[in-house]
Amino acid sequence: MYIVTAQQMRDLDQYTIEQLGIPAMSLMESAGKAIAEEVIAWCGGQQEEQADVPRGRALTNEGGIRSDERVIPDRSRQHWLVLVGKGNNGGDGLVAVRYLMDAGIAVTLLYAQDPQELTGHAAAQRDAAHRSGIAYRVWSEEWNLHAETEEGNKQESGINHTASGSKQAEHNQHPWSNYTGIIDALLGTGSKGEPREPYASIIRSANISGKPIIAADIPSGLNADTGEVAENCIQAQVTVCLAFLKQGLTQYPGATAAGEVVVRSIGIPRSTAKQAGLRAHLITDDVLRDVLQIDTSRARAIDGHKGTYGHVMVIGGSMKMSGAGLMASRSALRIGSGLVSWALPEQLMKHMVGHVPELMMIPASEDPDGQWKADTAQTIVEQTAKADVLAIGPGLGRFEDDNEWLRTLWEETQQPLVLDADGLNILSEAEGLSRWPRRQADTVLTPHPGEMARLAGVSTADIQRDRIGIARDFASKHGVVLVLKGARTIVASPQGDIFVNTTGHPGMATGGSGDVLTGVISGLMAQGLSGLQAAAFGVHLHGHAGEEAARKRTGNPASLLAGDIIESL
Ligand SMILES: NC(=O)C1=CN([C@@H]2O[C@H](COP(=O)(O)OP(=O)(O)OC[C@H]3O[C@@H](n4cnc5c(N)ncnc54)[C@H](OP(=O)(O)O)[C@@H]3O)[C@@H](O)[C@H]2O)[C@H](O)CC1
Ligand SMILES: [K+]
Repeated sequence: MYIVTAQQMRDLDQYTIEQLGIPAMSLMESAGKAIAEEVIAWCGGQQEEQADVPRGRALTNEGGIRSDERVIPDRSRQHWLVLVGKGNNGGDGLVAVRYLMDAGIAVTLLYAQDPQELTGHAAAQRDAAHRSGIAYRVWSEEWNLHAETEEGNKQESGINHTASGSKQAEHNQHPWSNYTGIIDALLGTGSKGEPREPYASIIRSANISGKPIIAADIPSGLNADTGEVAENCIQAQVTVCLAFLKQGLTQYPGATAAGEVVVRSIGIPRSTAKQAGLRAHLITDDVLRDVLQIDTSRARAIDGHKGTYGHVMVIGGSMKMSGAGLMASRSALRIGSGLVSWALPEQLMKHMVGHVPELMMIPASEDPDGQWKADTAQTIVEQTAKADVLAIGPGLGRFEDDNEWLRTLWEETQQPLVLDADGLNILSEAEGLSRWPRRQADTVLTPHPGEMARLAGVSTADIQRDRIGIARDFASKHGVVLVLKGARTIVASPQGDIFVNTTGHPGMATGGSGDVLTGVISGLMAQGLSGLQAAAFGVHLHGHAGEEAARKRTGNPASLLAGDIIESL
């Protein structure tokens, strides 16, 4: 599934209108119809849930005649308020009301501004809606709902709200209380910055009203590119995203504001995205197979042997963080590497013997405290000759002259490399990406937001503000595959590709999850996948394994341990 920025969406829109000759009005018609259909489906689903009626009765089928009239019991009780902005997002809402009315659902328009201020296609849709007899109101102070805060109470004019009962009564009599649900067609991809007044007040009141909200294209107040949310941003139950998935809906906190996201075609051919050279995708089975050309079945050759499936060498682990190296190594085995070696401090090795019998261990540092030493670099380089992929960093720790140690491995090994944890911290401190020569083999960096902040020389908040943009720029600039971890992990390639992962579970926010991912990605690379393929497939499988492991911890998914993820790979 393609992911687009607001500008890319505008370009595709323009291409469709100007080059393909599909009129803008018909795109808007399709958009509004799709929104109405999702509202109708949502109403149906809600009522079925309440009545405990099985789902799936979307189409009536009477006497062999099929119709898209939905079966919504008690449709007459539905009354939706449609919030209309002055741009084309408002135009979509104005189309939707006609279809809702036709489906027997009562609708009222609430314009943010004087409807005469609408122009172009939105103005034409306004006229059609008004001529169809749809009731409308224009925003005024009487619609303002204030949060139940001191500030809110102060702002409320002439009413004493000291008792919570009177506040509740006021809410019940308020104009918002007449409606069963709200369609947010205030602002779409054309909005810039924080919503201005009266948009901000409308958004705040819609949220406070407690009514279910279905957003047209994006929730108003969301940055369509970054996923940042304005102080006043619609909190939707469902977002009906039009034509292509907007980037900001894939990243938090935008993903929370959007609720369930439904991407609906509006007549812009999917092929236009490919022709336009768009390179951002949500990771789905189709994308893994068709875009990344991965055999997701992971079928083994009948005549394969351990040499067929590659050899990973994990370089890491220290006395204080022994488990990290062990988990990365075990994950590399579990994901199917033919062989896995673990280079670790000699003192640590005697404690690790027998933990994973399938693992080969290479004593690397003779430090009595079980730490790494810089003078091991050359020996490690020689040892790596037999490995197909290197994974450096899990549990490594920091040590004297570690910059020089990593630089030797970085420059003198020719294999693909996965760099994680303290491997990344050393790289940041040494400014290795700008000072050291670029590696020829695939190099995958797997930072969490804090490590990414150090690599990019900015704050963690800066990273989280625009994860996709930062990942894309960084991977292109430094010629690496970047895996920016966190909910909705991003994989970015040196060529500017973006892949966003949706699998995973909050329970995976636990020590060792990252080490497992390092093992998974390096293990997939050992089996012949490129750095980009392994990173995208790896984050997908890792997330699935986390979901599976959480399901098994039925009593308490928060009890999930990284080791459980390995067992579910
Ligand atoms: N191909 C498609 O996907 C189609 C999408 N459609 C829908 O159109 C919108 C995009 O429409 P557009 O008119 O470009 O923009 P908006 O409706 O989002 O809003 C633009 C108006 O809002 C004003 N504005 C901008 N920022 C703010 C703000 N922070 N606060 C208040 N108002 C704001 C702006 O006015 P200015 O005076 O500031 O210029 C604009 O008037 C897309 O999201 C889809 O829903 C089409 O219907 C079909 C094709
Ligand atoms: K909207």
